[in-house]
Amino acid sequence: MSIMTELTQRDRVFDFLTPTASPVDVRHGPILYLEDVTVSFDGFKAINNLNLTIDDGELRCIIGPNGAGKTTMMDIITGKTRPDVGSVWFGSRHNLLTMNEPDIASLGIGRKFQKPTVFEALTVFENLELAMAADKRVLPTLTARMNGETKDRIEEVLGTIGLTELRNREAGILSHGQKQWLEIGMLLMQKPRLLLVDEPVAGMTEQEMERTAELLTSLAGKQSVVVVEHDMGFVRSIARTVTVLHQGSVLAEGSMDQVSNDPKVIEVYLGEGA
Ligand SMILES: Nc1ncnc2c1ncn2[C@@H]1O[C@H](COP(=O)(O)OP(=O)(O)OP(=O)(O)O)[C@@H](O)[C@H]1O
Repeated sequence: MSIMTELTQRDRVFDFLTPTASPVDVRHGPILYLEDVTVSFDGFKAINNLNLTIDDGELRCIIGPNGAGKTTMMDIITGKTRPDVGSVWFGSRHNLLTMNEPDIASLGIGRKFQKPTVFEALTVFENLELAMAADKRVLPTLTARMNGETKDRIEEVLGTIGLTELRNREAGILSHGQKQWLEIGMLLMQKPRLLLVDEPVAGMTEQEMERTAELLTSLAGKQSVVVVEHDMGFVRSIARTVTVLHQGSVLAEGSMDQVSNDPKVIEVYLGEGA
């Protein structure tokens, strides 16, 4: 085999770049599995015997009043917070409670925080390029072929997030909504299996909210998406299955109509004046 042929067989030549973790196995069950998870802060149970499963490719909305444990739940999945007891599995192979934050991220769990953190002085394109370079599994500039792959991926993501026309503009001039989409795009560059998205539409205009709904629903299927959101109109527009958290546990789960007609849910929301 010629050196050139070998060089273009990335998997063979760059074995050291191949993720060390085995692939996520969802053949026999969900992509994310939390069982009997509890975490206390100074004796207060922020998460209390939580059970939650997310299927591969699912779009799940998580709602719940302030302090219900939504952020803490995301922190547990990403390895930022360790539960006192319980199990957290990614597919059937990866016990997330034995892994640190970077390893969990490199398994393909991406998290979008509420505030956008794009690099304002760089262009939209450069932000996406940087997100690719940040992926330790890919060493950029190795071959022209890899650069081509990166470019193709950036083009694809630009299309997905609707920013193709703004590719050469500095991220700093983007609207709030466009920055949020760019940051979602930066996560997509690394082809995540599961995206955790925290309050994506806070501060957005109606039109931006509609486009965000289209974006998130278009992502589902290709990856699993978990959206934590307070805006009920938005949740209704994207919801398939909705999980209601309350006092660190699942209070109700089902379609938006099912949960919003559930007397327990009505009581919790009316109880806080919502
Ligand atoms: N590090 C911590 N130390 C002490 N208490 C904490 C800590 N993190 C969270 N809590 C408490 O745990 C509870 C759950 O908080 P969490 O932020 O997960 O709720 P949430 O559902 O995300 O709320 P919100 O909708 O307001 O963001 C709250 O009562 C909070 O004060």
